[in-house]
Amino acid sequence: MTPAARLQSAIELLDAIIAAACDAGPAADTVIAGYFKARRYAGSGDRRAIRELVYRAIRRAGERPESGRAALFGLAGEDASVRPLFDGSPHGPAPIVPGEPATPPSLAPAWLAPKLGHVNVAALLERAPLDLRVNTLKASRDDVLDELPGAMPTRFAPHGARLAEPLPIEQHPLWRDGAVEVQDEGSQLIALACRAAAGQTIVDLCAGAGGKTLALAAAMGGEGRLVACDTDRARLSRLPPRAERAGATNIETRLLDPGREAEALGDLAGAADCVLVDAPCSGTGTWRRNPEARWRLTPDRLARLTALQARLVALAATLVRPGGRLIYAVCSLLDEEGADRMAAFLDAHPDWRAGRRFPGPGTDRGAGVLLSPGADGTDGFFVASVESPC
Ligand SMILES: C[S@@+](CC[C@H](N)C(=O)[O-])C[C@H]1O[C@@H](n2cnc3c(N)ncnc32)[C@H](O)[C@@H]1O
Repeated sequence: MTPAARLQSAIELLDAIIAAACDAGPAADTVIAGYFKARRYAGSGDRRAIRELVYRAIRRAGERPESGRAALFGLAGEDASVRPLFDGSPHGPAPIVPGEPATPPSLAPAWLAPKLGHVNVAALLERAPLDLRVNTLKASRDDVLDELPGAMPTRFAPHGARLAEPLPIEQHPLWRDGAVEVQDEGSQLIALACRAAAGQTIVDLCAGAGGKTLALAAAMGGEGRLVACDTDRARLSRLPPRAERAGATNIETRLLDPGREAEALGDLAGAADCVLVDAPCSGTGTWRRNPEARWRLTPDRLARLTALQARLVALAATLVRPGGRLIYAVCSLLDEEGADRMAAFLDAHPDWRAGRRFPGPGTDRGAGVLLSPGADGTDGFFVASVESPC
């Protein structure tokens, strides 16, 4: 493909990504994968170059661009090599006409920016590293570091390895044998905040496909009861094969009915040593992996998420045994979803108290801790531990 044809492809892809963001459609990575599947003629160099253009245009646009063309014309204002590619050649984009709109550079949507004043937002838009969690049921971190040249121990998480270069890890024997999982260091730290131990009863209320459940199972050494719940059948169904690969035998999955979660959890009322609520959230802490997520969030959606978070944390509290712990986490850096949520919980539950902070990284925020790419080199999270009265 000519450089101009690559630019035209990037414009088309951005149009599709913008439309997906408006209609709650698939993430940018999924849109890009589908686009190339239908265009086998694009070689690996073409794909890399197009992807690079697309992500550069996404990262520099805090507000949703009006079109892919406006997004790339905006990028052309900062990169002199892009502008000449609007050349009207057979597969290239039409020449720029005077007065054509260009998306201005910004880090975050105007309505969200003031809510992120306490965060280094630019760091949220840098490239994310690839972190692995070593599954201690199957291997030690030293074994894994020996087999992955250039991998380094993560700074804070004791079972983490950070890769020097991206790697198709799912083709590696270490992954196929269940010795490693892909998991950001921040997620590993949240699972560690649960202080899971053999013999405990732990509920992972929003388990998804089980990223943190598997870390909890490893910390429990396969002994005790670990109940993984979610309302999303497709996500939860990905957990059993992952658990099998990891050699985790003490996980029970429970599909919940939205709005009727408590009915499926009656037998666990007051029974859990620890309940993890890794709540659905805006994902502002993971913009470096999904920068187009900035275009999806609206004030209405944020309000719906905080209401759901409040409901889930109140439900989780009913499952904790006297003297047990509730760990609340969101991959968001917004106080509405983090510190404010926990403050509201503690107001409504005056006999509960803030629990132990995990040692090491993070910045104290209300009753919890913020992890962030700028300060800690992890994805962004808020995490708090609260303890029920004895
Ligand atoms: C942040 S994700 C969880 C990620 C997962 N813990 C991990 O480590 O990979 C939040 C999850 O909450 C689930 N969820 C949404 N509404 C829920 C509800 N009412 N009850 C339980 N889970 C819910 C979503 O389906 C989603 O999988």
